[in-house]
Amino acid sequence: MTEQSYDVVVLGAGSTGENVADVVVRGGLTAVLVESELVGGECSYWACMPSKALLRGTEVLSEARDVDGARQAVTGEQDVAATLERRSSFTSHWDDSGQVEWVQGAGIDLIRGTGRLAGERTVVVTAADGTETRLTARHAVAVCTGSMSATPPIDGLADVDPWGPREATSAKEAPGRLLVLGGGYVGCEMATAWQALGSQVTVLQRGDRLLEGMEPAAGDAVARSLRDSGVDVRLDTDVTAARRDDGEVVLTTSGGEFRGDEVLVAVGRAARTGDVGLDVVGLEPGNYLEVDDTLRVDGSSWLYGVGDVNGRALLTHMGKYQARQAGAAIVARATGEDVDTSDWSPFVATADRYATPSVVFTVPQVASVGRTAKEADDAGLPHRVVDIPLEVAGSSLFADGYEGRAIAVIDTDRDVLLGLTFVGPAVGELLQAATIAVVGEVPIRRLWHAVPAYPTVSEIWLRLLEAYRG
Ligand SMILES: Cc1cc2nc3c(=O)[nH]c(=O)nc-3n(C[C@H](O)[C@H](O)[C@H](O)COP(=O)(O)OP(=O)(O)OC[C@H]3O[C@@H](n4cnc5c(N)ncnc54)[C@H](O)[C@@H]3O)c2cc1C
Ligand SMILES: NC(=O)c1ccc[n+]([C@@H]2O[C@H](COP(=O)([O-])OP(=O)(O)OC[C@H]3O[C@@H](n4cnc5c(N)ncnc54)[C@H](O)[C@@H]3O)[C@@H](O)[C@H]2O)c1
Repeated sequence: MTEQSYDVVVLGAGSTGENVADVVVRGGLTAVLVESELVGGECSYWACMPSKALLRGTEVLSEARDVDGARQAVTGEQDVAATLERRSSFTSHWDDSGQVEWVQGAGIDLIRGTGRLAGERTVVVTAADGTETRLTARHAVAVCTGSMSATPPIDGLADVDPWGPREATSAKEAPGRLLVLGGGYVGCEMATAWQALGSQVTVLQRGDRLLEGMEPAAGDAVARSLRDSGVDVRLDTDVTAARRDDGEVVLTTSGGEFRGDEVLVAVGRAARTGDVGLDVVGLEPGNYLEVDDTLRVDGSSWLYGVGDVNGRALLTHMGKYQARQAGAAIVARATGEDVDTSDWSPFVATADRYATPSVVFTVPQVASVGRTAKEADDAGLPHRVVDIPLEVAGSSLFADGYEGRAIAVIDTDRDVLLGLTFVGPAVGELLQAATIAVVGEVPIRRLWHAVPAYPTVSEIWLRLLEAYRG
């Protein structure tokens, strides 16, 4: 067995692992990335990039059709083959050589194979040909192995060869009828995309609304728009069994039987920690890693869990943020610097808890940051909710009959914004201003001086503040 040592060993070269390695190398340490599949991870090949490339054409067409004068120019249909080809180009045709080149250029070593913890600060990598390399970390091992699609315990589901998000984002053609199990981020985005690309989509959601966990207006608006586009949205539907019948997928549910050509399972994620040797260090395989705000595993001085693998915020930008914070903490600890662990210090991922931004790329989009009204209630925070239609001069110019909502949750004691949700066309671009207001805890009385330019959709900020003042 070959033996090598580095300051930092990073398990998993997804967007999170790449950033941990980059930050520690920039901080003067040596680092190796261990990757069993494609360098770049889910986001580049089977998640954010291909899904957003699939959705973008649909969004552009919808925006054009909503503007009289432009609408008349949209005389054809979306070109499915061109859309799929553009999607594939965004994944570099599932070829990671561009990212490998970046890793090398950044001064990071790369070992391909499956890495498993084999003791304190030790990882053994098994390559595809069975050869093994023992890696010793002088300072830290960062587990950045991500998450995988969760499988619900439904009779026969595994035997129908269901799609997961990987198949839904990399499919080479639209299935005739697509059943979608789960009405969360993946279910709503993929239902939007494949319905527009020619499938007849049915969404089967267990709960009473889509996008549960967000402000209720978000799921309601997305359900309305999916139905308008021809998607059959079934709420409160429990799937109890699955089978293939003459090639068709048949799902038995509390609301009757549903038939399709494929079924996409999108009911959430599970930690990808089943095969990384957690038992060797006294942790339970398969669980999300429990970490402190510096992303260090509770009770360990050298083991970190960064990105999806800790279950704190399953989003690419949050994994990369955690990577920057954890990387800084690893470098500081390696060089004997003090690590300030108070909220918002350079070494902690406080935003995970109070200010996670996300955009659901449906039509309309849902953009949110911070706490929902329910989360503020649950946390016992004194607050008021301002919930108004997104109707300003900017939005009426943006699209004829623009429909949207803005929901602000304001801390009435501290006079700051706790959270904000926008629902409407293109609202993703409004989100960073809200994130800055939440993270910066900008007092509402000062936000009053942040005057939105006329006529932009951002004028909604002024309407929200006016409604709050009463
Ligand atoms: C369909 C879909 C769409 C999404 N869209 C968005 C979006 O628009 N915006 C957004 O912010 N987020 C989105 N997400 C979430 C986003 O994809 C994840 O949050 C992000 O990819 C997590 O990055 P990560 O590096 O932590 O994990 P991953 O990207 O999963 O990387 C982990 C890496 O570790 C490797 N690995 C695992 N085990 C081992 C081992 N034992 N040895 C060596 N290597 C190993 C894996 O092969 C993988 O490359 C989406 C998710 C899905 C499913
Ligand atoms: N645009 C983005 O940023 C984006 C896009 C896709 C995914 N993601 C990330 O990936 C994560 C995973 O997405 P997801 O959609 O798989 O999970 P999710 O948690 O967003 O939604 C899963 C949904 O499935 C439902 N469900 C659970 N079990 C079910 C069952 N047996 N039958 C029917 N419905 C069931 C749940 O009620 C929930 O509404 C998201 O939480 C998000 O962090 C982000």
